[in-house]
Amino acid sequence: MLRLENVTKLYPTSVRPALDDVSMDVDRGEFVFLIGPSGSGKSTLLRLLLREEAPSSGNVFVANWNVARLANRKVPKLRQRMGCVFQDFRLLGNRTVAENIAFALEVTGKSEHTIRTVVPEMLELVGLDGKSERMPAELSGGEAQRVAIARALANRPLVLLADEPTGNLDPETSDDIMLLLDRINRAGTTVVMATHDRQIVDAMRRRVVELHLGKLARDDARGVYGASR
Ligand SMILES: Nc1ncnc2c1ncn2[C@@H]1O[C@H](COP(=O)(O)OP(=O)(O)OP(=O)(O)O)[C@@H](O)[C@H]1O
Repeated sequence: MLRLENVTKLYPTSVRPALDDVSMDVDRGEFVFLIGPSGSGKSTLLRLLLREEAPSSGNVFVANWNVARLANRKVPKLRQRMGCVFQDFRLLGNRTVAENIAFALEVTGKSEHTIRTVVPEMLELVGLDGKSERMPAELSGGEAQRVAIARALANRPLVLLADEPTGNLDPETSDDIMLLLDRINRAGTTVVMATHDRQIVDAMRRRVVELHLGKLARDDARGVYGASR
């Protein structure tokens, strides 16, 4: 589903590569934690998958797309099939919860009928039915992240990329979000999640890919945050 082949990324302004000869595969349906110290290349890896950046060398594949070689006009199609959530939620502040989710469907050209059907389905999935008319400013952090997850899933993505999705949440709320991501994964969506949260990684016991100074330092099938024992 996702494949990096000997990927190196050197930003024009930096002296060492943000990613250095990284190869990895992610199968359909996997849940992968991407860990490593600040600056180790986690966000860069996610940005390469989205074609927000191009690798300096190596290949990036998402499903059947050769991402690095993809024509610019095809990039929106790729991104439509990738769901993204971030630490800071990135909701549209002047739209309601329902409108935030609907927006993701509008930009991919879905019909009014589909939007009317899918928005309530997504709200129910993330446990926010009843809050559809709230504005983002009226939501707790956990609720805002649920809306972001609902929006990310609305177009049935091939993979959900999550960059520190619990970074702004207290431990209890983080656990709730992880239960939700776990449920979404068990229902079939591939999840790749960059995180610094040791407790979460240790509790979930899923695949752990660790980066260090841009190099792949560890890839454990059912890993913990610290070095494997
Ligand atoms: N746009 C950019 N231009 C130049 N250098 C960059 C750029 N983005 C990231 N870098 C550098 O690339 C390296 C990897 O950064 P990246 O953001 O991928 O790390 P990260 O593991 O996601 O860190 P964090 O956990 O702090 O988010 C760092 O040395 C960073 O300074």
